[in-house]
Amino acid sequence: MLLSWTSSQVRAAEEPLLAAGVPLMDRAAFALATRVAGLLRERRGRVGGARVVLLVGPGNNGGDALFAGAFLARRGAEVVALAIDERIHAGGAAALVAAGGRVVPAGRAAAGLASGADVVLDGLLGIGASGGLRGGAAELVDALAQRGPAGPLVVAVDVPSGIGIDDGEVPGAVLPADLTVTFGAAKPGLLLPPAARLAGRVEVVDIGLDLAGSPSVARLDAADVAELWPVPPPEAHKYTRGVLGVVAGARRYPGAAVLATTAAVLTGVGMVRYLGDVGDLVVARRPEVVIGVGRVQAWVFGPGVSPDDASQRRRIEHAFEGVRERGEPAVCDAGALELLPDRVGAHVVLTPHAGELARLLSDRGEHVDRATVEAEPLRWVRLAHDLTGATVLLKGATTIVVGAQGATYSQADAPAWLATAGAGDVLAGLLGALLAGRADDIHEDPSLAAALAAAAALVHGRAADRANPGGPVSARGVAVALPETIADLLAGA
Ligand SMILES: NC(=O)C1=CN([C@@H]2O[C@H](COP(=O)(O)OP(=O)(O)OC[C@H]3O[C@@H](n4cnc5c(N)ncnc54)[C@H](O)[C@@H]3O)[C@@H](O)[C@H]2O)[C@@H](O)CC1
Ligand SMILES: Nc1ncnc2c1ncn2[C@@H]1O[C@H](COP(=O)(O)OP(=O)(O)O)[C@@H](O)[C@H]1O
Ligand SMILES: [K+]
Repeated sequence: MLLSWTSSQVRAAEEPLLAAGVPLMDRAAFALATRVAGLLRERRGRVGGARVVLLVGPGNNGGDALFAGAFLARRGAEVVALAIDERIHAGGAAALVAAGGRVVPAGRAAAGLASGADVVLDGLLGIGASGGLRGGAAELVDALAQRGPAGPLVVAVDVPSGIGIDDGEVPGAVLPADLTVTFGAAKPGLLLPPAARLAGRVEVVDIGLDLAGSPSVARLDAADVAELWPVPPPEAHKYTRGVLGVVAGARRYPGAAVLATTAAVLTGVGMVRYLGDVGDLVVARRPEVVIGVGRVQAWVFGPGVSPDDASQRRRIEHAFEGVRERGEPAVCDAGALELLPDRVGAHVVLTPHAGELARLLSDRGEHVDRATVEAEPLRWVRLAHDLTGATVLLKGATTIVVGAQGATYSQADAPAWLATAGAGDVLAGLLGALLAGRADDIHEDPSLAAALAAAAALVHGRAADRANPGGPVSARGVAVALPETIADLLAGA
């Protein structure tokens, strides 16, 4: 699991170490220099003679870049520091000069100098940033961005300068990095869109911080998902494994019912019951599915259901009573989002895309549109959780989940090929099966619903990759790839 910590949490962890004289900056700069030297060797065989440009801001982030530059200069690199501000880290500047590097004010020629380098270290701003880059730093980054893609490698020092460290916002110009070397712990902005895509590969360097309190945003990996998975014990029978009720599809959108039930069956669940008007079609495609009402452990509501569909609407409203009275976990997707009661518990997982989340919030008096949600997704997902009480999973290139007790996840496991009609129906069925399999545990600890939602996003993305690595996928193809994807995860492959 990759955990991230806010800037104030990181600062609090640094404080006692700094007071005790622990050389945190030396550790950070040495690790940074080692990574950069590795990149230079990969790219050009050796460090000696490499042209390294440091973009140096006024704080300790610039200090890290300067000390790393000094290490590289001692290894024979030609290092130039472009100082954006009159204030720069004095010790770092002295170390660089003593190692044979140069410090120059970033003037008109700065962008040209930087774009001719083998590698640029972005040490303009770190966790001390307030708002986006301003003044000379913003102008330099803009000028560099205009020079096109075939430029130097960019390594961000701690974070790409100018991103929202704690919320992943991108308020202004940011130099996209190939690699971010981050110190002590990942920061939330490195995991959250829209900033996350500017960070490139993220490497966390251990500088000995002891982080307290809950992490801000987590990212599950395959081993975490394997641990969460409801693997049937030897004595299992279909009812102990969980029964999932699916209210999906309509004469107008029959495919959603087929996709959601198919995904649920292939994810592995004791039984799938289908409620709706296209049962014949569902059974023709998925003979395992049982038609009609009966006891269930969890629900999927909404794929392919339009809010004006009176019969499906009645079924969902009725099923929501069980969700309220008996605490059955539920996935509330697509058309069912408009039928959500005012307040529910975190055992209900909403799965909107950005447009649906904007509508859900607007219906509750927060007038936002899709673009606003996409610019600050964590903020709006948190608000939707606060307003409804539900666990909220926002679909997109990066999937964000917020649930009970502040549980927050960001998953980026899917190829863009997954952005195809019906993929959301597959996610709903997959997540429903997981909720059914762990319904009792969710009852005990509703924050588990958020972890399972994140796990579903990971499996969904991996199944898309497996369905056709590097190429287009259909939603049905993603569902069909689920059993082998899950088996591989459980085997630790
Ligand atoms: N405290 C330490 O000893 C350590 C700090 N580390 C590094 O230090 C960084 C944090 O250093 P600082 O706290 O000095 O903060 P920064 O280096 O992020 O810089 C903050 C300074 O930049 C200016 N500033 C803030 N927002 C600005 C904006 N939008 N545009 C232009 N200027 C702006 C302010 O004057 C502020 O003094 C970390 O990100 C990390 O790279 C690491 O070396 C680990 C140890
Ligand atoms: N650019 C992208 N990269 C990766 N996955 C994406 C991207 N865009 C969307 N997705 C995923 O594809 C799925 C699309 O779901 P959704 O929008 O509900 O489609 P539908 O309603 O047609 O089923 C979601 O799981 C979403 O996270
Ligand atoms: K930086």
